Parts: sequence; structure tokens; C-alpha cells
Amino acid sequence: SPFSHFAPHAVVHNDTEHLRKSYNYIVIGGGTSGLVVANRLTENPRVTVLVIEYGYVDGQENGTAVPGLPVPGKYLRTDISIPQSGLNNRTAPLYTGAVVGGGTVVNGMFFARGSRGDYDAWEQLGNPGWGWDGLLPYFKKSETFTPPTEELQEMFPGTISSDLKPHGIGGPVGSSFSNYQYPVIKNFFAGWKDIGIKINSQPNDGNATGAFYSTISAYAKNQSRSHASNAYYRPIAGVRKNFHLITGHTVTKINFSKDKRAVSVDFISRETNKTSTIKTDREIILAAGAARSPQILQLSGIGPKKLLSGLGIKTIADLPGVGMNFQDQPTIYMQFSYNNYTFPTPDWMFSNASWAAEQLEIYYKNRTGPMTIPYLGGSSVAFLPLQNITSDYHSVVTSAASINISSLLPTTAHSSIFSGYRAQSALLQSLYLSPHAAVTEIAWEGGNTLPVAIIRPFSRGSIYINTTNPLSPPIIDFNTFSHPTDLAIALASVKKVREWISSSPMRALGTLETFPGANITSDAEIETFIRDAATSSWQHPTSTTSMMKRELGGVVDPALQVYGTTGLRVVDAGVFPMAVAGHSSSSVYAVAEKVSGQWWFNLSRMWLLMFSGVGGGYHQGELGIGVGMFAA
Ligand SMILES: Cc1cc2nc3c(=O)[nH]c(=O)nc-3n(C[C@H](O)[C@H](O)[C@H](O)COP(=O)(O)OP(=O)(O)OC[C@H]3O[C@@H](n4cnc5c(N)ncnc54)[C@H](O)[C@@H]3O)c2cc1C
Repeated sequence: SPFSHFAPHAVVHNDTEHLRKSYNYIVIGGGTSGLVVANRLTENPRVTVLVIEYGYVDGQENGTAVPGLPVPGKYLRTDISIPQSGLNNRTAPLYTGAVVGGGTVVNGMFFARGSRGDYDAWEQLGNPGWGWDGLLPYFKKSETFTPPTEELQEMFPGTISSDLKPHGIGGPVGSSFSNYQYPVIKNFFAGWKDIGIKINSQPNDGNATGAFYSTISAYAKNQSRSHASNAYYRPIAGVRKNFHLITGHTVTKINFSKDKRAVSVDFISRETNKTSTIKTDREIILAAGAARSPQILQLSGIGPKKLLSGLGIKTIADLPGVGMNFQDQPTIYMQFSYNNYTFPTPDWMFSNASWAAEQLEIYYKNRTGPMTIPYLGGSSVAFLPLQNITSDYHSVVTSAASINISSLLPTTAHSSIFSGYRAQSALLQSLYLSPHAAVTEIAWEGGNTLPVAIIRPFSRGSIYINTTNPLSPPIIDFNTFSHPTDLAIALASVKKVREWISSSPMRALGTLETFPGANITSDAEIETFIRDAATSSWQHPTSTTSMMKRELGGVVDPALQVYGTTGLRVVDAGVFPMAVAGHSSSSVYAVAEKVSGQWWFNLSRMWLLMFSGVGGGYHQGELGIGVGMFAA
């Protein structure tokens, strides 16, 4: 079992008394990306690393392991946005993981990659080596893929590829398939096929389009959740003495020397309010997630100068892009009922307690049954390119291109933000014309609720502080549907769902739309429904500290170093210059593996090895060479 090599108890520090005064590396946030980097850095026993995490180590409750059970709410943090004019002035929640392992402990377990074009666009925004080809080795490095069982392949012939080629087979994260599906999932696939959507048996090789049975982040053998804590922390906890983790502490500030080198971190205990400062003699790695990393940077004097000086914060680096370019994927939850349902149904999990208890028993005994299906949304999805949802796709792109972008971004935004948006908009337009790049996602686990997510948004929001109190949440503005194309895609997607439920395999289930309901028919009525019912987030916040050229509003360079500083990198989902059209976790792992695997990152470790005890010795010039070589 993958659990067999776990240290029996994670060694965690709750008190700063036990910490060193200085570490080679301090990682802010022990979530998905932070644990990857901390694990890889501590492979060298002479490198010391401290991870500071707001949450605590999970208690390995059933809800964090069994895909079909809800995750304990205490591991989720909920922030609320400001009112969204695109949602008729409603606010929207933003959920993130607040636990060692971060988002992957609480997420919906979809473990599918985006399309080649998603990552190639990152490269085209000035990031050599960050395209599909450059990232693929690191997707592989992070995972151990297990092909579907023969039984599953027989149940869904031609639907799931067992090809190992695009996958890794020796990495820490388990990647596999739920080994059970509700009988109606056959109708899901047959319905899409019926209306001309292809069944894609291999969505992980750079073409994430069509209807597919998604890989999930689970260990195949025991069908349990695989998350960053299990994959990158527990196996080394208490084993690597050079790896320290302190939980229940909020990082409030990064401190800089006169020459703008990141030298120490301030943090505060959630339990005692005691504040502490720990030094680094190498680097600070920021991995607090796309929602919190911009807040920490801004509090530390890195961000738009105007914002910082307005709050009396001394500017260390004037970076207008910190907190800008915020992206998430607006989602509409449609509702259906079925007159002719083949039982069992996923809704029995909620309505029939004795049946649900029986399924849990089956799961524990045989590791099969409905409890192997992720609680949040199942694992069957349709990822549709624009030309699959409307025949009029050229005019959608033409009108997207004609939008005056000054209406989309704050008028006060720096000119580099406009330049960056223009560059992204051009790339989005070409992705919208591609048959190999999805714009909408429809997920169905066979129940009443059907999420429709607008996964390649044109709209851009922002995250910024309005107080110097580090414990106040930042101001979150998704700016949902500020770009009219996003609403047009939502409208076309709702219509496509209706076409799918009218297919004969879905009609055979007696499918009836209950929300918004069949009486909502005109475009204007559907748009009103969308604005009244959609939420801003598909739980994939990204791009608030984007890896882009500085003149495009970028915050980090292709070595993920924060412009205008030394000794500071960001490695979380905030560095994605554009959202991946799909789910983010597999890309977060790949990005963090890639930065950890670069020779210049290792060079600093080799340097350390050679000169350990001497201290210092790691200069900006070396990294400059590293960045140049990165392109090769
Ligand atoms: C409910 C939910 C469902 C999702 N579903 C899916 C899915 O099905 N498939 C998928 O691929 N992705 C999904 N995601 C998204 C995915 O899990 C995230 O994109 C990914 O985990 C983000 O990794 P990260 O390293 O950027 O940030 P995180 O994993 O969020 O890590 C950031 C860490 O920093 C900590 N932190 C924050 N601020 C501070 C501070 N000031 N001091 C110290 N620590 C701090 C946080 O507690 C957290 O542990 C989902 C996310 C959520 C929340």
C-alpha cells in the first residue's frame, strides 16, 4: 500500500522555540506547491528548509481519504468577494485549502491536464521552456499512473485508454480512475456521442477535449485520495531532519535587506498571537496560493506603488501586476430530475442513509462501489471547444477581438497591465478557434446537479489589500462576466447542455430540467438566469503573480523570481500567466516539480554543499546565467 512507507507520526513544530534561527530556505505555505519544493530541496541532507503553514496537519479522517465522503469543513477557508456587477451585484465565495497539503486535501480530485495550447500560450508570453513539451516531463515526474482495471475497460469500451506513454509511473501522486460508475454514466457518454461530440479516451496527452472519463488523484490500489501531504510530506516527515514544518502560523511579511534581498519572514501564531521572525541565508519561496501570495507581497512592499503608498507601506519593488490578472472560472449549477432512472443514483448518498452506510462498508471491504467516486462532481466530463458549442464561432471570436479593453480593466491600472492583457487576448482568440482547446466544461456524476464551468475566461479580476492588518482578508474581485464573451460562452453552453439532455440516451432517463427550467428560453432570459445563478469560481484561482515579462505586467520571471528583488520566488498557481482550461492541481504539481528540477536551483544547492558553513556566496549573477540557460 502507498501508506506503508509513511512515517507513523508527522513531526511538526507548533512552537517557534523548536526552530532554528535561520534556514537555507523558508517556504511560505505548506500547500500543494510548497510541499513539492520543500520535499525536493531537502533531498540534499545539507539543505535546511522551514515550511510555515497557516493550517494544521490533517487527522487522516475518512473525509480526507475516501473520495465519496465530504472533506471536514475545518480544512477549507472561505473568502467572500466584493459584489460582482456581472452577477447582478451578488458576492461569490472563494474556497481554498487551509491545511498541510493545501487545495489537494479538499479538492474534487479531478486530475486531468489542460491541452497543449494552454501551456504553449504560457511560453508565448515570454517564458521559454514553460510550454507543453517543457512541462510534460514534470507532469510525469509528479505522478504514478495506474491504468484502468480490465473490468472498468469492459464496462466502458473504448472510453479509457490504458496507454502509459503520456504518464509517469514513479512519482509521488497517485493518478488513477474511480473503479465504479453509476449505470447512467453510460447514457452520459452515449448522449454526447449522439450529438456529435467525440469520446476522448486519452485526454492527458495534450488534447483535453471531448467527453472523457477523467483521471483522479487517487491511489489505484486502495482507491483513496492522494494529496500533497500524503505524497510529498508524510513519507519524509520525521525522517529528514533538515525539513521543519511549523503549522498554525500566518506569515505576515517578508523583510528585505538594503539591496532588496529577501532575508527574513515575520509570522504570527493563530493560537497565541505571538509574533516571530526567522531568517534565511538563501531564498524565500512563496507558495501561499493565488489568493494569499499577492497579499503577502503587497504587505511586504511589493506591488503597485500607488496602492502601497496609499497605505503607508514602503515600496521595495513597484510591480503593478501583483494581484492583477486574477482568473477563475465562473460556474453555473443547472438542476435536473429523472423520471426513468436506473438505480442506484448518486442522490441516494444524501437521501438514503442506510444505503450510503452500506456503500461505505463495501468500500472498506473491497475498495469499490460509489464511494470511489469523488464527492464533488464525479469523474465524467465533457470539455468542449468553441466550435462544439456554436456553429457561429468565428463571429464570437471577432466580437471578442473588437472589445475595447479599457472597459475591462481598472482605468487606474498601469499601462503594462493593458499590454499584458492585449497579449493574452490575442492568444485566447487563437485558442478559441482551435478544435483542440476547450472553452467550457460540463461535469456529471449522474445526479441532479450539473455544473457548467466557463474554463477559459476573458475576464480579469484583482486581489489587493485595503489595510496593513495582515490578518484581514484581501479584497477579492473576480470581475466575473466583465468581458461579454464569457457570458456568450455561458449562454451557448447552457444551450449545448439542453441539446445533450435531448439526445435519445438522455431522454431515455426521462431527464427534465428543473433549474432554470424549460420555460426559460430566450437568450435574454437565459442570460438573466446566468447572472442571477452563476458563481464566480470553479475553485481554480490563478495568475495573481503571473510569470510574464515585466513590461506585460508580470511579477515573476521564467525562473519564478520576483522582479526587482533577489532571493524570492513564487511557485504556486498564481504564477500561471493564464488559467489552464480545466482543473489546476496537476499543473500546480508540474510547475513546482519543474522549478525544483532546474539545474540553477540545484546549482544553488550544490553551491551550498560546497560552501556550507561559509554562508552567503549565492549571487544574483549566477541566477542571471540560470535564467538565460533556461531557454535552451
Ligand atoms: C474545494 C476545491 C475543489 C477543487 N477541485 C479541484 C479538482 O477537482 N481538481 C483540481 O485539479 N483542482 C481542484 N482544485 C484546485 C487545486 O486544488 C488548487 O489549484 C491547488 O491545490 C493550488 O495549489 P497551490 O500550491 O497554488 O495553493 P494551495 O494548495 O492552496 O496552498 C497554499 C497554502 O498556503 C497556506 N497559506 C495561505 N496563506 C498563508 C499565510 N499567510 N501563511 C502561511 N500559510 C499560508 C494555505 O493554508 C495553503 O495550505 C480545487 C480547490 C478547492 C479549494
